[in-house]
Amino acid sequence: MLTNPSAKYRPFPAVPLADRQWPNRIIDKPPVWMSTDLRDGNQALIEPMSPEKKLRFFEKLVQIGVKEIEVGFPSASQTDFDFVRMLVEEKRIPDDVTIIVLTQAREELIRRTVESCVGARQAIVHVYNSVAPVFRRVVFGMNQDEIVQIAVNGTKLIKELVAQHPDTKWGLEYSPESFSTTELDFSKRIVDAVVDVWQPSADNKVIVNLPSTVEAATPNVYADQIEWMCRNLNQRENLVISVHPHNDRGTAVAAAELAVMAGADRVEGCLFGNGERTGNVDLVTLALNLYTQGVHPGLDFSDIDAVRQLVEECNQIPVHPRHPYVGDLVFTAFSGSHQDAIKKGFAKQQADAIWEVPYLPIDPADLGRSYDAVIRVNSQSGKGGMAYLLEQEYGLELPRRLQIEFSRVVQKHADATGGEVAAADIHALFDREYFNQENAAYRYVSHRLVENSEGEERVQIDTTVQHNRVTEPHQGTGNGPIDAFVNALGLDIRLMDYHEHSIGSGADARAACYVELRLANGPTLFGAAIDSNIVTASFKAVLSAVNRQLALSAEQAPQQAA
Ligand SMILES: CC(=O)SCCNC(=O)CCNC(=O)[C@H](O)C(C)(C)COP(=O)(O)OP(=O)(O)OC[C@H]1O[C@@H](n2cnc3c(N)ncnc32)[C@H](O)[C@@H]1OP(=O)(O)O
Ligand SMILES: CC(C)C(=O)C(=O)O
Repeated sequence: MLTNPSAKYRPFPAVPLADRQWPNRIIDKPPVWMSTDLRDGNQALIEPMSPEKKLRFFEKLVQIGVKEIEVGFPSASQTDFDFVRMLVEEKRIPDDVTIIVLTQAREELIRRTVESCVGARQAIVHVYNSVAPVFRRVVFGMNQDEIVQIAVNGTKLIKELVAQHPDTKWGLEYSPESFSTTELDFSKRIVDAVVDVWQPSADNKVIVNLPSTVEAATPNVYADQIEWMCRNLNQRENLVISVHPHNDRGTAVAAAELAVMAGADRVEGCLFGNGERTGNVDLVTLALNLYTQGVHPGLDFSDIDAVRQLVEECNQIPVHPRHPYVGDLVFTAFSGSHQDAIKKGFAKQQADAIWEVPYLPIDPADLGRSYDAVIRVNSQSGKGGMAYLLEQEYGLELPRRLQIEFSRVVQKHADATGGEVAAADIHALFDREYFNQENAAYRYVSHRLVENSEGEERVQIDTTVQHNRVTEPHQGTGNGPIDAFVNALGLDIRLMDYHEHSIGSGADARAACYVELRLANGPTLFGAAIDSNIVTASFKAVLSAVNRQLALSAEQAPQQAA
């Protein structure tokens, strides 16, 4: 019998907060960032990090500018304990960085946790217990009062133990684990009880971390929950409200952003979203989202590829090619209209102006990424993409109608090969089609412009060309060198358009010429050539176009005969 699996689940109730304020707010400053890569991230790895990897990760976090780093769960293993001791004893923690250590609210674990930090300049003991109904019922078998007692007793013990080590500036972080699936009034009750024990002040605030341990609702619900807590908790002025979103529904970034709008001061997460199950919220995406709103996140991702490389090595999990801001393909456009818009955007973008390149939410250069991969060509691409690559890589600025003409050549090749067409392939196609034509009927050999007699307006030319491998001298006159050359050839040529530009500068500069012409009753076609002499380049371009016309007629002749 068919059953309906969705009947196993129930809808998440809305939060009764009719006058919610967060939807009208914008984020105009970054939250405090807390990296839990070395704890929540590490505990979710198939193979937890070695101390050496943990240290490299820690140093990278410091370099990025993260000031609060959760370095482990010291009571869980000797490795974690030793790692914290190493950081402390080898004085590897910069003065402006605070380490955080996580513990369950259990006496032995708390003792060991505090012990791990002794001697640190500053440290935050992060204690948690799960508070949601299913945990109370299934995991702990306790009622609300007993659950509150676990948190209160744990906090009392931490307070007592840290008092024995006054050389360290101690802080407390309390997490009612599974907060987002807990009744709000019970979360308030347990947090108030912990805060009451700790007795924070404006100078020594308690961090109240409100996790969505398992993301279970839409991000607006989480924002409502955070706003509700911010409004209802006692001593709000002495609390740092922190959020710790997981990504089970794929909306952790949105949840964190809305939570900050709702009043959260601090966000815990991992680089590129590592962490339990679908991961913790991705701190990189959050930070760079801020960047794109004109708010500096206070973190340095100016060499994002180096950060990714380190994270991939330490986590042994690859970052997805479509991962926001960092994935291999996220600044790449294959499709024609995107390429066209990006190319136009780059051309208009001024160095210091507001970033307005279509389809690129951020300047890849700000992340240390090059523009090389922005445009890549395959069968989905149009003229803009291949024109961009020819310009960027080879300095060729094709006129618009030539772009259209040549894109058919590229398209044919892309359809035939089915894969990507690299810039070098495009250039090879262009070279074969326009510059070094196989079996060309005409080839330029030389020319001499005859000195004008004074007052004479027409130009005279003596030129030599090869026609079907036979060297032929020609003479002609015209109202300019190209006209004279065309007349000298004695062919029925009508010049339609002409473009030129230089490639490079100084002694190495060369001229690129593009000529559009019609031969007899044929279609208008382009020719192109490059030469160190601009006049020579233009003559070669004329012959390039003529050769293409002749090749086309030869190709069409048998078809017409048939
Ligand atoms: C949402 C999070 O990510 S929280 C962090 C999770 N991280 C980890 O679990 C990794 C580190 N933890 C560990 O390595 C181990 O759990 C240890 C070493 C800390 C403890 O090991 P053990 O004592 O052998 O086992 P375990 O964690 O299963 O203990 C469960 C007991 O602790 C109790 N408990 C669980 N969490 C808490 C808590 N936060 N506070 C108080 N008691 C707790 C449980 O009710 C259970 O009690 P019971 O034995 O009376 O039924
Ligand atoms: C310990 C807490 C903050 C946690 O990791 C979670 O709830 O996911």
